[in-house]
Amino acid sequence: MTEYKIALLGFGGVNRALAQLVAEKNDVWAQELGFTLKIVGVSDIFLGSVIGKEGIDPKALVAVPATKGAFSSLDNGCAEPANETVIRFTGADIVAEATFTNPVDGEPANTFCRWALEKGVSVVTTNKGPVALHSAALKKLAASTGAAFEFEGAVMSGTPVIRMAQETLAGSEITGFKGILNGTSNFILSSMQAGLDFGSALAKAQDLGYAEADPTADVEGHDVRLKVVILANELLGAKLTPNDVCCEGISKITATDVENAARQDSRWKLIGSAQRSASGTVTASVSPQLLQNSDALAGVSGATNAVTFETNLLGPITVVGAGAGRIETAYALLSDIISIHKNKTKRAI
Ligand SMILES: NC(=O)c1ccc[n+]([C@@H]2O[C@H](COP(=O)([O-])OP(=O)(O)OC[C@H]3O[C@@H](n4cnc5c(N)ncnc54)[C@H](O)[C@@H]3O)[C@@H](O)[C@H]2O)c1
Ligand SMILES: N[C@@H](CCO)C(=O)O
Repeated sequence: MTEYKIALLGFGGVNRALAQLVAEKNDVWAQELGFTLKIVGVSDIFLGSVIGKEGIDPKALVAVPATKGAFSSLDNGCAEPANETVIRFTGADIVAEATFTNPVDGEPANTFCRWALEKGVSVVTTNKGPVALHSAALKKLAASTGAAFEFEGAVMSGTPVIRMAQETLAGSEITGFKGILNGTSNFILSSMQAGLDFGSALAKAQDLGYAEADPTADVEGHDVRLKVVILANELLGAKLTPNDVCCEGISKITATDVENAARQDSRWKLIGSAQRSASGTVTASVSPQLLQNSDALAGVSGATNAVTFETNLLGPITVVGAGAGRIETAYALLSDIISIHKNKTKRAI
């Protein structure tokens, strides 16, 4: 039985949910997936750090309160973060990076990924910063050390989008996409349709673990802009940066706008899209759009997201599923580890 030693960078909603899955599902994974996970280190700027090369009890981790320095209550725990030690010196095979998304330069998560990949330690991440801004360099580094760099959760949480398009739509030529790619803003718009005010809907989305640490990224469209860059670069062969994508969010949409839309049999949705022209140029944008209720994307509500890929051989292909959520995103990390395991098993044959 294969056992992967994993180190967790950041212990907020997503990595805490991954620890919960490890606590509950390791036995099932052993049978169904052919591997188990052992957590050997965790570091978080707020909670501190804990190292246990023989394995840290995931149930004890999940029970740690979200209070400053709380890891100091665990065996071998302390109130200070130890990011570099946890990444480089715990003997981890895989680092699960889930610290905050920095849309400007992707740091410090980009450095965390580099520390791991330089040592040949694979990285699975849900962090959009390093993927949108440094994916090419990180993939090159990973290839040079035989490590993997996987990031399914960067777009639509655990809903299979990136790998699905790369693997199962290979050869069908994707020429563009259009989608609802932010759980928080879609949750807010759906809640406003149901009569809730903007502020209360946002507070609820934060409570449910959908929103970014700074929710401005959700409501001003910056989060979708990163996702559009990721999808365009990964699937359309573009080399976009966030500055190439015009971006407007939902913060100016009022209750009156939502009511007026309903009277016109329509709904406001925050849409991210990109298109590759015949000459190969890729153009992309993020903006609120008024969709007729008959439009397939209009019916996608709450934190559910959807993306339609335009393909040459199959026409439009739409994927609908969770766009955010703690467990849903932790599943993305698991799906990345499954992919690493499958590739490793294939190489061994
Ligand atoms: N929650 C979701 O639905 C979701 C979905 C997809 C992607 N993501 C992305 O996954 C990542 C994690 O999301 P989350 O919901 O767990 O966020 P979170 O804010 O709950 O947790 C992030 C954790 O990282 C820690 N952290 C921040 N900076 C750090 C640093 N320099 N060193 C060590 N720890 C640091 C914070 O203390 C916090 O505990 C984010 O990048 C987010 O954009 C989240
Ligand atoms: N804050 C993001 C998390 C998923 O990337 C959202 O609401 O979609």
